[in-house]
Amino acid sequence: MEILPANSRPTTSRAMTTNLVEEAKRLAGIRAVSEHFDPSARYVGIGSGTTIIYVVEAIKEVIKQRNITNNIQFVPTGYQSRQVIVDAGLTPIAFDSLPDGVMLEVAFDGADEVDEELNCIKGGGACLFQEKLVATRAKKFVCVADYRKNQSRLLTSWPSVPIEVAPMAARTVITALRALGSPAPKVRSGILAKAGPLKTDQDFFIVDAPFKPLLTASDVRNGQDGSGKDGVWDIETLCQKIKMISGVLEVGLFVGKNGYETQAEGGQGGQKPVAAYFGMADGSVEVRRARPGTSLDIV
Ligand SMILES: O=C[C@H](O)[C@H](O)[C@H](O)COP(=O)(O)O
Repeated sequence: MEILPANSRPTTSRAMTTNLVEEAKRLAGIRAVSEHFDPSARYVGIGSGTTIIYVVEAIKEVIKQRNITNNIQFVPTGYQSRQVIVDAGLTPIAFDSLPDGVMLEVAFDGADEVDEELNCIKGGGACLFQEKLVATRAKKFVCVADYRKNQSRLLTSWPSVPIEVAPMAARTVITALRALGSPAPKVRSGILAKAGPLKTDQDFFIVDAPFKPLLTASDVRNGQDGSGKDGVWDIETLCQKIKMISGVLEVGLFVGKNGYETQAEGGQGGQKPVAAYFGMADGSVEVRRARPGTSLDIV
């Protein structure tokens, strides 16, 4: 009789969950690309993380199938993102090499959590500063994720807000975050804790700051208090407060307006996606879209 190791069952079910999640990401990537990638685009933004790999695969497939002469330049959001672009045989261009005034046609990126108003938490993989630069330089930011990221409020399942900080300011930033009600903000360590804190593409640290689940704009309109009383914040207020702390480079909350809204007002890109594609465990893809030109309506 074969004797299975004590951990064989959890390992098997863990492997099955991993497959489900990977397949969910892949299907979401294909759908997002089919609806938002225009092969005649000049510049396209590519985010960071594991999901974006499927997006780039899908882009590559579209280019191959339509036999298109590929003149597109892809703007990465960090080292890993650039490698994904290069490995796919696509052409990267640095963000600061973009001609002045030029907007990206679209920026695709993942997220750690997305709420029902399309606010996002990003930075779980330590990339958020360049991601925000690229998202706000795009006519539209399109988010691609799996079903675990789809929540009605941020900080429901994802535990903390990633914040990129100057190393020498980390301790004072942590003190300021505690004063905002974060119970245990921490500098994120690298894989080998003894090697010290993880470093971002900017050579900065990430501080992960837990807070209570964040109120949306509609919660505030409906009378809920997001001013930080009893540690309850609404997303925009918390994001502004954290951004004002000296030593903070950027906050992993993508809030405010999306590209449709900013352009309707004569501006450029926005932090929020115009749509989020969630690959579901049953193989379907759920899409949450902002209606072009409107502010908070989600279709
Ligand atoms: O820091 C990393 C980025 O914000 C990622 O886009 C985010 O963490 C989602 O990554 P993944 O696609 O691996 O879930």
